[in-house]
Formats: sequence, C-alpha cells, structure tokens
Amino acid sequence: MSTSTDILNLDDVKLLVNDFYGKVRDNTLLAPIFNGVIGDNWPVHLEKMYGFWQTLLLNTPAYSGSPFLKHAKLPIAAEHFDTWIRLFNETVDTHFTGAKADEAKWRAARMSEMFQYKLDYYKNNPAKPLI
Ligand code: HEM
Repeated sequence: MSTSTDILNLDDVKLLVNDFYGKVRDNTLLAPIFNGVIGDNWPVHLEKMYGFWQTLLLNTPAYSGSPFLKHAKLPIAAEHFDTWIRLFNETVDTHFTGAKADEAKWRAARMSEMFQYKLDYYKNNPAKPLI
C-alpha cells in the first residue's frame, strides 16, 4: 500500500523544497549556476522558495516578487530547464501523490516555459532592455 499523501501543509512544502534543492546542489549542470549566485545564502533562498510554493499551492500569501527578473541574466538554456523540471518532478513523485502534487508539476512546467519564451524573446530583441 502506498503511504504517499498530497502536499497539504507547510511541512510538506519544506520537504519538497529541501529535497529538490538538495538534488540541484548535487547536479553538475545546475549546481554551479545556483552556487554562483547564492553562495552561502542557501537558507535565505530556501525560505523564499517555501514562501513561493506555499503561495501557489496552499493559497497562503507568503511570497511576492518578480521571479523572471532574477533569471533574466543567468547563463541558462533548454538543457538547464529540462534538468530542473526532471529533478523537480522526481522529487514531487518521490514524496507526494494527488491534486496538489499534480498542480506543483504543472505550475513548474508552465513557469519554465514562460521563462524560456521570455529569455528567447529578449535574446532576439536586444534593443529592448529587460532590466
Ligand atoms: C534553469 C532553471 C533554473 C535556474 C538555474 C534557476 C536559478 C535560480 C537562482 C540562481 C535564483 C536566485 C536568484 C537571486 O537571488 O538573485 C533563483 C530564484 C528563484 N527561482 Fe529559479 N531557477 C530556475 C528555474 C526556476 C523555475 C522553473 C521556477 C518556477 C517554478 C523558479 C522560481 C524561482 C523563484 C520564485 C525564485 C526567487 C525569486 C526572488 O528572489 O524573488 N526558478 N532561481
């Protein structure tokens, strides 16, 4: 019998976020990019990401910001997003099943697509400064 439950509370969000960024920090493609920006500020980043996912999945207003701008100048392309999504989906599936788990994967995929469209757009329209 499966013991998986859905993402129901802040402890679940923390488990998801902690485990996911643990995988990111072990990934040879993504780790250098994150570490280059975040350095030894991981606790701050993790707190922010608890708030982000809490806001999306638990309808608790704990994050406000403009995520895309933080990614606009990172050296990232499709392979980075594919890896990010693979690790994120793996993490969700390891711990959770249900509507919120599905929503988490759906939202991550939509954000990833949106980031990539915007990155491509600004790459192809350098006359329009982004930030
Ligand atoms: C190639 C994939 C990705 C990489 C390498 C990446 C990297 C980063 C880095 C380095 C930061 C810290 C930025 C800073 O503090 O200046 C950050 C912040 C953030 N990322 Fe990503 N990210 C990726 C994909 C995503 C996706 C798909 C999502 C959404 C589901 C996301 C959501 C966020 C959010 C909400 C923040 C916090 C922004 C803020 O400071 O308000 N990221 N990311």
